[in-house]
Amino acid sequence: MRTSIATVSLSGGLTEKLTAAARAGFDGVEIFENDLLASPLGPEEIRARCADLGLSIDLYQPMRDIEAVPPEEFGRNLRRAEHKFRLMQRLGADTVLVCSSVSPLAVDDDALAALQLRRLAELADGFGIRVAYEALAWGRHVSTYDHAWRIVEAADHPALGTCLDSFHILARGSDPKDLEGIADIPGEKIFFLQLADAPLMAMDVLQWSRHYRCFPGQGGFDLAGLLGHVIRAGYRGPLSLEVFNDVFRQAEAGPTAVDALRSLLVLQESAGLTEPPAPVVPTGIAFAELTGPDVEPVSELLEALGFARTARHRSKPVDLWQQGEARVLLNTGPGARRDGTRLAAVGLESPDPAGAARRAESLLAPVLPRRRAPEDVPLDAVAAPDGTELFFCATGRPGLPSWTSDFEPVGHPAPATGGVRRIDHLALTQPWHQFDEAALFHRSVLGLGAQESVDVADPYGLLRSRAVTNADGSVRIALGVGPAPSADDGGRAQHIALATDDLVTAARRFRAAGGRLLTIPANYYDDLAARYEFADGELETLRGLGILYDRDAGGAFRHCYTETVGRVFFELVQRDEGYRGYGAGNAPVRLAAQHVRRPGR
Ligand SMILES: O=C(O)c1ccc(O)c(O)c1
Ligand SMILES: [Mg+2]
Repeated sequence: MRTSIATVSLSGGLTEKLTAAARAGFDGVEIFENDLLASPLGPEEIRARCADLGLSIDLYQPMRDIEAVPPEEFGRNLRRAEHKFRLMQRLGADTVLVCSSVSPLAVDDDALAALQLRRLAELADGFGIRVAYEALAWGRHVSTYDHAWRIVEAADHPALGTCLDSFHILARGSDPKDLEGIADIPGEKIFFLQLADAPLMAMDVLQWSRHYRCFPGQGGFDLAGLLGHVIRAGYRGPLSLEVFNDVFRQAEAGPTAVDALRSLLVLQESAGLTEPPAPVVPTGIAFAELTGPDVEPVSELLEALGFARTARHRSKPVDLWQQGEARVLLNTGPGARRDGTRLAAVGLESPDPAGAARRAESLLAPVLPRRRAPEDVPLDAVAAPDGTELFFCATGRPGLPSWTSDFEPVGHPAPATGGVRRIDHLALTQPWHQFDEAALFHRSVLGLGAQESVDVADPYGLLRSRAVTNADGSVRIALGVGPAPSADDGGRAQHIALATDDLVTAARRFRAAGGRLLTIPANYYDDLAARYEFADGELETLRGLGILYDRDAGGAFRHCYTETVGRVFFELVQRDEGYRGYGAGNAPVRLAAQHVRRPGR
């Protein structure tokens, strides 16, 4: 179906918004009146700009407080409308949105509302314009889609139809049965469909709508179900995003527009309207790649953790460090940025690397060159929204090129383990404005399942964290986002969590090898003693090593942290089979301890 986006959903001036929408690949836009009023471009210039960009102007909006008012007031409203219709003619827009009145002058009289909307439609018709009447969830007398439709039906004018807005419909929490009536509206009378999701929150609906709308798939509404009803009604107009969101208002318009279009592609797939290449769910983490100009401190850390440098890339300054199935690449090549060691790439073990890349490309993920150098094994790779490179790869599997073929052994065998077995999870800090986008990307592009988002208190702000995982937990990625950047943090750290079967032994070995574990305050252990019963001496052992402890219905979780080098640190974890979490309850203590380690805290 055609795709469209309201200019209010993107940051910047009108020109920037239009450019971003067109570049992302939208077919059209809804022009918000405020964006037009503030634009230095006249209506004809905006029209020409849209035409140049290949965008249709699908809707002009909003017109407010029109209907069910006393005659003198309605006379003034018609005069105002006529002005706007002339403007729309210059703009080349043929549909106007009228939202249900919130005016104290409006009366509860459907017959009057219908009569006045009919008069408005007659006037619009003379200009070749159609009027789409939308129920705002907080409308004074009309607040539901079916009420708005009854008035449109009663008004009975070909230039009057309804606009359905998923937010207003779903925010009222109505019984899914009530939505079935949508399919009974004649499709040609649904003039427009606006789509927005929102996180499920108990709050005033107007505030919720104006600040927290998000793109489909990023919130808690069943938009695929709603879209199904609208399609059954026979609607064939554009799918248009109308998202009022405090974060998107500030974020760069270009990436937001791509994120927005991806959400519509995923929605159409969920509603059974399209069949993009199926997701290829990764089956493990093949490697994590760290880059930095000086990887000496990380090398020391890895060595203390029991890793050995087993191989070196044939043509590039990249070392492979290994222990059990855990593999870490250290790259000092030209990609290394001066701001210190960071996690730049992740190798995802994929049953069908080429299929995974096709899926990613169909959902607008930037595809990276298959070979980084001519002599390299070809590898399918895409960039995640935060720029992390994701390699879809095979590790020594028959019939598929193995990324390990690019590496030559350096003579140190991988240690016979007893310590680290594999990578338990990766914690990837997202840019502050890309949290919802990142979750949708990892779910839709990689086919991972998203867990609930949790809030974690940091001494200097609140962090949100949301894990995406495959079914058996062999791929776990904790997506996190902190407060807006401040001068002191330079982007929060990312970390690699390493799974061990015996954390106490692993932690002791790390210390004996000269590694330093993060110090956890005594108060934490006093609290643990109050919350859980431990075997004799265990709590003292945890306290002595700085090991944190958590438990859920599935079992226990023990974990401890190394110091941070550059923007990266390691976590050692011992996870009972059934434990699903990441120790989020302990994160405030860990974050505070990490701040203490910085000078001056
Ligand atoms: O919040 C509003 O006022 C508003 C305006 C126009 C819309 O289409 C809408 O859904 C909400
Ligand atoms: Mg709307």
